[in-house]
Amino acid sequence: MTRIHQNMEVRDAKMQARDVSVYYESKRAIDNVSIDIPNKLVTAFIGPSGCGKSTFLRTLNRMNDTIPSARVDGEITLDGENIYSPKIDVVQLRARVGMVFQKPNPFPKSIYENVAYGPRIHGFAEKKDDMDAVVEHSLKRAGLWEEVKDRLSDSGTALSGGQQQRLCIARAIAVDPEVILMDEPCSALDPIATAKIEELINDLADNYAIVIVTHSMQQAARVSQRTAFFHLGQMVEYGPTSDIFTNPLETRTKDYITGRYG
Ligand SMILES: Nc1ncnc2c1ncn2[C@@H]1O[C@H](COP(=O)(O)OP(=O)(O)OP(=O)(O)O)[C@@H](O)[C@H]1O
Repeated sequence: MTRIHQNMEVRDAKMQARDVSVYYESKRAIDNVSIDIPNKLVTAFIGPSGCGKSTFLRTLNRMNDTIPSARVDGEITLDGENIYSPKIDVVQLRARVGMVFQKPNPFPKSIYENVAYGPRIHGFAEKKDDMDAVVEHSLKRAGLWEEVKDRLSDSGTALSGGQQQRLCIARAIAVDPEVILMDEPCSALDPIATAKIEELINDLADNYAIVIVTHSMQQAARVSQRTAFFHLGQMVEYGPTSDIFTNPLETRTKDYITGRYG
């Protein structure tokens, strides 16, 4: 059973998970999780290593489909529509629910092509001028334009780690997503690059629902308005970030945030 803090402002739920369990073969990694992901806010998933945060995050855009042993039970909706329905086109879903990974993973192509690739395969921006505009807009939204505008044909992999992560964010933005999932997006970055990404997350929340997995409680406190604490595959507690950190309802949450374990 998840303890839910009551004093949450009511918000549109962009995504809803109901009774979601995830198995790897017969091992249950997520046990009956239900949560609403609000629009235009940042939701943080925290909890000790191996508690299932990434596994649950991946259910939100069906990245678990790529793991043959993984099976998802329960229901997850995006704007009320079941994303596991056979009618759903998974490529379209992953454009609507984009993902940024722990390790920046630009394609071995130019900066321009990294951003243009998604819009091209989705058939947006057929003319060169339109594509140029999408690339510029996405790089500006990701806070990278000024640093790369004079070298768009250089390889994306030649950028610094923090720039590569912003390039990956620009790539996600370019296909006009509604939700952005971030799996420990700063874990490979130094403090300055981390601060830039955190600032960017704050800006992006004006337009998207954002979900971030993080090991840093300071980061969860800085960037999110909602926090869910996971432990051993269960979502133990969910509520406004400030309440989770100052007034946790469960001993397990309190022990984790005070550094007693994890
Ligand atoms: N591809 C996989 N095959 C089998 N088991 C897996 C797989 N991925 C994760 N698991 C198991 O599922 C459980 C949850 O793992 P998951 O990576 O989701 O946790 P996490 O909370 O994100 O951990 P971390 O913070 O260390 O990244 C763990 O017991 C892990 O070993």
